[in-house]
Amino acid sequence: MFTTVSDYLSDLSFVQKSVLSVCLATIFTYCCLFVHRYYRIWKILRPMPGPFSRDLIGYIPPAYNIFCLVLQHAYSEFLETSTGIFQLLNGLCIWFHREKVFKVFLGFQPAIIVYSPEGVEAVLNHSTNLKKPILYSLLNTWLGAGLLTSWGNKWRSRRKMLTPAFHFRILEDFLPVMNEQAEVFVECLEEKIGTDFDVVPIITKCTLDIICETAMGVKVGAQRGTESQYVRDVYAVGKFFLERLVRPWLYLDSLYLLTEAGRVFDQHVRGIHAFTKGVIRERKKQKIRENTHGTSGGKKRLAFLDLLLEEHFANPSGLPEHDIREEVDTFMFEGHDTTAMALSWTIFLLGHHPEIQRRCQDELDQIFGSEKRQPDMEDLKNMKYLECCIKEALRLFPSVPIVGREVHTTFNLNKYQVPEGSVVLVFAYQLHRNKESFPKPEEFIPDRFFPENCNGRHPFAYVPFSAGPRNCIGQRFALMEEKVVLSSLLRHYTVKSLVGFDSLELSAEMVLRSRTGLPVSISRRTSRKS
Ligand code: HEM
Repeated sequence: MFTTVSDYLSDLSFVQKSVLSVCLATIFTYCCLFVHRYYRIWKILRPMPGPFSRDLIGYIPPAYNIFCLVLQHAYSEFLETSTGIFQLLNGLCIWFHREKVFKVFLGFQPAIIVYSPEGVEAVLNHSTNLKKPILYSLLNTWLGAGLLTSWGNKWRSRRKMLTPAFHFRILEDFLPVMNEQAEVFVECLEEKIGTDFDVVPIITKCTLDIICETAMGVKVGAQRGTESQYVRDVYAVGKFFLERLVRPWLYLDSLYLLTEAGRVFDQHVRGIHAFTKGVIRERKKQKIRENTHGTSGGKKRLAFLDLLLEEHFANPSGLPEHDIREEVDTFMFEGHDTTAMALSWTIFLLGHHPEIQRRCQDELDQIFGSEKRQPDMEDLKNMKYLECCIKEALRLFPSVPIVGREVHTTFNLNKYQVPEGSVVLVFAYQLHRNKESFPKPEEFIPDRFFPENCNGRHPFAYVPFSAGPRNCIGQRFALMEEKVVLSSLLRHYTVKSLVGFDSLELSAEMVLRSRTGLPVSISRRTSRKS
């Protein structure tokens, strides 16, 4: 072999040899830099606890854990569901519960898991470590660089521009859409009386109808079963995203798009983009017509898109059409699955606690009596106990259980240094189960969210919407939507959950789900106070 290589080299011209030397030198330099960087990070992180950071004995518990998990779930199932990964993460959290911070190495990527209020504050309140980890780039094909995935100056200016769109007065304009869709939801449930059904897909259609109409001003009829190709594309893209999430070898876009799955995914993304672009163009034309003729043709329902178009007219290069699409797609993505799971978990928990559900219904009876009217903003404000139930459900089952940040500036976390180049993951699911912040953490106790019972709680002990500069811009919208849908449901029906906590198989996908769904049954409410 050596003769062949040396023969080959001696056949090369001087230029070819020079090019080859430069290439090899570059690869070697990159390898040295990589090893040096990795060693530097590893050295800084050495004092931090972690499963593989001790002497040989320290390897035994995690190795045993992984061995058991692999035995429990066949590898393909393990990948399919990500339930195993979630279990493993929770197991590690219990192991390191004293410090509530530990490191793991995901391949060559050091990741630090944090779940103490002080640690979470240091991460989420950081003013420069605001970039999302590489995993979010899997969404780039669909969302581009919208508010969720962008960073730096683009994110800063976009966040400033979009914040007024979630102002209380603007949200009020979305109430009729939410009320109308909540009514459709209640009507659709009529045929479910006397049956056992999974509440998640039904709720998801409801939140999809709401977000499509509030974000783009378009009715897609997901609940009525007349769903458009757009809705089918959104579902498909979500499914493909999940499959890819647990297959790191498909993370590179250029590779993924070469696979059969990647090509189908791409077709669906194109379908979504074509639809969103079409809606934007149509709405833009309509607005230009209205502005030219000075008429709005009667009061039209407002959509986020209208607010973005106003900004586009005022400053076309600051917010071009392409960027409007990114933001509309981002709202569609962030605004339906998260709220659907938050609603589903609240229903599941109420269905397990008849006395708490009864208290919510009493509160609603006090607000509405026997009137059939839809809730207004004042009514929503008065649903104080229901709000506590929603918050408590988000504590136990946060729709987004993990929030990540890429570290660009080395910073201190408790007594440890977190080096530039690592990734920090805030694990809200375990943070919310901290005994000091929430006594009897596994129990559903909505009263703990009455303002007088929150006094003295660490401000970062509860972060279902994240916190700090990159918190959820849509949280008020989400809370309002949850109150509208849940109050409609509880005014008409009583819910019973059909699976126990012990049989839940949680999986942290894009949102926190139960692998086997959340089966419930409903009965019509008969007596209401007047
Ligand atoms: C219960 C429902 C919701 C929950 C639990 C939730 C939770 C979150 C969380 C934890 C983040 C931070 C993500 C991260 O840093 O990786 C986030 C960001 C975001 N959310 Fe929500 N969300 C909800 C509903 C909504 C709705 C309804 C909308 C829009 C209509 C929305 C729009 C956004 C956007 C645009 C971001 C990115 C903000 C930024 O990076 O500046 N969310 N959400």
